[in-house]
Amino acid sequence: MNTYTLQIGELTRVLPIVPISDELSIASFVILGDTELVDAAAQLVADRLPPVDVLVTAEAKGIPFIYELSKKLGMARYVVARKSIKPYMEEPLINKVVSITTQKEQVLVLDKSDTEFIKGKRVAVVDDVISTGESLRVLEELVELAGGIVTAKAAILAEGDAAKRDDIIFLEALPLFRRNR
Ligand SMILES: O=P(O)(O)OC[C@H]1O[C@H](OP(=O)(O)OP(=O)(O)O)[C@H](O)[C@@H]1O
Ligand SMILES: Nc1ncnc2[nH]cnc12
Repeated sequence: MNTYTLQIGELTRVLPIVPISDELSIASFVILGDTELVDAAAQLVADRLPPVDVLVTAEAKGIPFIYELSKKLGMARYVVARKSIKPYMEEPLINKVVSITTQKEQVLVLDKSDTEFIKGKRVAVVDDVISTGESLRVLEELVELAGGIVTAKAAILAEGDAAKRDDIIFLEALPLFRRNR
């Protein structure tokens, strides 16, 4: 299997390169379960973030990262936009997104208690990877709809053209791989 070797701080990870379409492969970066990497990356991102009041991410792979980041920053609470509307949600705030890996429309949803928590606050929108930037854009829109002020955008990795962006904080660039057919 083709692999891509990634270095984050002192840690090295060998990522499998997997096809996601006829034209494109990605180096699969799945932080779920990798406590050591999440811990190290959260500290490095925490060191670079400007002062904010609230952290917001999207489920699923953003969750371990935001949890650890909130602990590093001494924040007692964080906000997760869900990818489906749950029956226990009150007045859900909904936006739609297509990410590079999912390739079909998904919803991102904030519960009322989260929108109330965000209102009027400085928000950092965070994720594990920013690729097309669609997930980030839709999260930003949700935060703004909730009355929050997006003050920072941060991820562990910026993939493909996202690494050229100067409006996001990230630790490392991750290439995309064109498939030879
Ligand atoms: O910049 P984009 O092209 O939007 O891609 C980045 C998004 O894709 C991944 O999530 P994914 O859709 O794989 O969902 P998951 O975290 O639920 O696995 C990743 O966690 C980001 O949220
Ligand atoms: N390289 C990658 N690995 C896993 N999920 C991703 N989402 C966007 N890019 C990704």
